[in-house]
Amino acid sequence: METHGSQLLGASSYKDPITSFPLFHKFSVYWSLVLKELSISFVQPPNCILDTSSDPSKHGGTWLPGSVLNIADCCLQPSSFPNKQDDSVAIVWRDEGFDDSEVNHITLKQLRQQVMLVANAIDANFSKGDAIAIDMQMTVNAVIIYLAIVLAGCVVVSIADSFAPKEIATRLRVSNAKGIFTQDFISRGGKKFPLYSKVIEAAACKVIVLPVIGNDVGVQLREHDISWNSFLSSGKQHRSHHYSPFYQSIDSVTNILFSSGTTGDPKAIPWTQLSPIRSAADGWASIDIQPGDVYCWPTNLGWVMGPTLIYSCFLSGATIALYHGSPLGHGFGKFVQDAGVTMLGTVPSLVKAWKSTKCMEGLDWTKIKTFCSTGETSNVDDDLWLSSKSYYKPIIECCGGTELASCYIMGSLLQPQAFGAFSTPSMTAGLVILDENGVAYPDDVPCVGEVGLFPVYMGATDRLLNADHEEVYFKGMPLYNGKILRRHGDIIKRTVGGHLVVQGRADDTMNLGGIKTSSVEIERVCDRADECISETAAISVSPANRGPEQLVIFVVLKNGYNSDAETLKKKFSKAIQTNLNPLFKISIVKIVPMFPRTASNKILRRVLRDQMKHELSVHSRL
Ligand SMILES: Nc1ncnc2c1ncn2[C@@H]1O[C@H](COP(=O)(O)OP(=O)(O)OP(=O)(O)O)[C@@H](O)[C@H]1O
Repeated sequence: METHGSQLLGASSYKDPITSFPLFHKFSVYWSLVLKELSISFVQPPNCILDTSSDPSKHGGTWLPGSVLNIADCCLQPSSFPNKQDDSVAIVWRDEGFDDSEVNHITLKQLRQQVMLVANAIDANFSKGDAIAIDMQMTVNAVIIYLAIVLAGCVVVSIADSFAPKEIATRLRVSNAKGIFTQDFISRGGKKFPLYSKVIEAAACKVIVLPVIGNDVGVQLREHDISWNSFLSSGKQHRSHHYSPFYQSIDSVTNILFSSGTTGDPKAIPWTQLSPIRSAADGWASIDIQPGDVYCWPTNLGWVMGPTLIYSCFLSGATIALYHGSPLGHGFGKFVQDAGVTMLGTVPSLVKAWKSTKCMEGLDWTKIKTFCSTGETSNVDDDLWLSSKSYYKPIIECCGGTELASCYIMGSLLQPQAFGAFSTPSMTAGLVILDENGVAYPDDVPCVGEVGLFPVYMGATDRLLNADHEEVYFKGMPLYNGKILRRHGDIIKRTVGGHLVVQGRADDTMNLGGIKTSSVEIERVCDRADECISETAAISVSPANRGPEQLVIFVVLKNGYNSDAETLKKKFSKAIQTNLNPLFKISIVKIVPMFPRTASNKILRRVLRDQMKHELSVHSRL
């Protein structure tokens, strides 16, 4: 805004980046500026930024039509703006258990050479366009393999390393993967867990196996599987170490990701070359990722944050920080300190664990300029603790979707922030909050309802591999300004001050005594009702013999604390009555050791609901 604001918005309208933020948000030539801010180079430039007329079946429009590039190549080439040179540090990392050793690093040039070597080996073993899976920890080698697959014109199939064989098999089948990269073992929290043996239960295709530690694979391989070293040798046989990137049109698929499946079956989501540009642009605009930053976000390539982290760093010129191990202990925190992390991303369950185990005590995290949080609604007390670790630096809350390749709502460093809340739709994203009849509330009133996204959305999917895209995201949605809105399924609240708060999924909404409410709203109040509570999950069930929905609260107690359901029921009732609504009556409180969660750690309220329905129906038959 400082560079272009007065020219683009007019000298009389533009004031400064903070005052003019809302005006700039409405402004429409954003993308042509961002393409210059990120290190994106086309071998064939786009005919225009957005074409909304040639293909009316695409509600989201056709973006950057006619352009040709290789997005991995954009990550790997040096550039003067943003400033990333061959000797810039691309990745810093440390293996768990080596907490007192120097942090390792690799420069951009070394990274490019490694990626080219692997791309040559991919050419020797696969064909252009093949889908190739990665099921391993997010290590330096995983990042190299990811970029090499994309550089070589193949498609990455991202599978999180925590999945069971059945889940791996489904993902390989849906994507028709021709091979899979994995590790012999996973090392986490000082323990070794088998990974290759899980993968071969699921995969008939060729498996390329990396050793978790050292040079040699620690398991016996099947005949058609190969070790990482043998695989690399097939790349070394290539005459030169150089590799010519495979340039493709902007809408070519480079990655197949899967949503976490909190509300239904995981969806197989294709990422084109637009998706990385979108996700990197959000990080650049809202988190202010720049050359010189060291960005750490413990995650996996199987979650949208994995590829997002890669592209956010390499397209903005920042350094990725990777810890090869568990993010739950002191070792991770020491890495954050020693690597000089300037941006630390988290999910709420991680912060809760760090705070309750006190494992980060004694560390210096003060190089951190910005924290980020995503995945689930964060807890304001935990956020306060996190922020205090670096002189109360802001926490940028990010909420999006794998299929949007972005966050549709975010925090911004140019606006006042509040814990657990969002201050703006992300740049160029537009939304309305719908009332029960699907009518949009005006933009400036406090309200709660399901969000409807403006359909023209740079980087959002226009297809799914295992479901009908039109049906999932558009069917049954209302029109707004003559265009059908895009479904996202979240319930959001606009507060009096204009901040946005996510109140969970529309599927988790309950009707208590005729009043619609969300699980998250009730959990916020119950979480604070007593010291012994670690977390709560609220659901409602309709009794088998009909009648009003019954409110059930599941509780996980903090380690070392004791309580009973009756006492907690009284405390919750009082807290709900004073803070929320005296008409909400709790039917059942259940103390459980832990909650069912998706592999990415989101609470599966639908599973709790099914369990409770089952229990109640057994009771009613008795
Ligand atoms: N910061 C956040 N605060 C609150 N909720 C969040 C936040 N970040 C993500 N979420 C939730 O996660 C959802 C996106 O997750 P993801 O793309 O994995 O899909 P999913 O909803 O888990 O899976 P499925 O669509 O298969 O049910 C968001 O729509 C929102 O409900």
